[in-house]
Amino acid sequence: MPDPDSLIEIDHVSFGYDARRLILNDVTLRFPRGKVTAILGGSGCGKTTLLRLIGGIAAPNSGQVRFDGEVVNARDRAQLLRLRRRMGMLFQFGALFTDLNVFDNVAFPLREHTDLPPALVRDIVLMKLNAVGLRGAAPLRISEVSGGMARRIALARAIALDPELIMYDEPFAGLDLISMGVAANLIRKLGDATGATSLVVSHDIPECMAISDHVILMAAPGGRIVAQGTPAELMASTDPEVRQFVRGEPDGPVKFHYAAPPLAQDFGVAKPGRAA
Ligand SMILES: Nc1ncnc2c1ncn2[C@@H]1O[C@H](COP(=O)(O)OP(=O)(O)OP(=O)(O)O)[C@@H](O)[C@H]1O
Repeated sequence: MPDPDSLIEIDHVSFGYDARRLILNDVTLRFPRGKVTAILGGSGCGKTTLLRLIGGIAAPNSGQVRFDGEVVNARDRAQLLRLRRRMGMLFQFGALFTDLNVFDNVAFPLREHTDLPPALVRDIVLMKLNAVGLRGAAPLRISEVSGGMARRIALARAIALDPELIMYDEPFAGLDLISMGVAANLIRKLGDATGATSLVVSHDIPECMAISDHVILMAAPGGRIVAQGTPAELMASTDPEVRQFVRGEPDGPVKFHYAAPPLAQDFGVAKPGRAA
């Protein structure tokens, strides 16, 4: 049954890039409408994969991904085009077009997907650039902008068509502390101003805790949901796995080492008293 309070519903989704390993194993999640949800979890636990399934870039092996009650079908090109117009995706390496200036980068989706007259395109582009604080940068070439600015321009482009869902993959990666704070505030502000549902995949826990309404903590294998709740609930959790993660403690149930054969075996070191 579709849940009207959730824009995105993940229902018993299993997915693997190959048959040998499931990245997501029977994952069920809800992303509340109009809220900022942070998806946290160790490297490789399947956070980006989850965003790819929502965007229809990959299809689940089993289970359903629903967007506004509609099952996302990665094989239905027409549906994907229609649904993607309602989604803004800001992927980590979502490159800007370097042969276009800032203005034309933001105008690109409007020119591509709408028949709006040039004067209206201009107003929308300047409005979106204004929302990310870069209206004055409209005439600049992409080679003239900093990494943090490029990120904001990509965001202005992602929101050009007024998406109902904005997905951010690692929006703070590689930013200095000030740019990180600016980016975090921007995510919150845009969500509030547009009413869009925001999903943020990130390793930057303090930023996520500061701007999210809802936090989901995932872990490998299988994209297991360790915990979810408000930032305050997660911060107050007494579960050792949650505590280790949200406090960034080096020791705890989450192991530093990826599963490996014993050291002695890999380095050919014989135990005393045994033949090599
Ligand atoms: N295109 C791909 N083909 C094969 N395996 C992939 C592909 N993309 C990701 N994987 C594997 O799937 C697993 C989950 O990757 P994913 O990028 O979803 O994790 P993540 O939680 O976003 O990690 P990180 O925080 O490091 O970005 C990883 O083990 C990764 O190596």
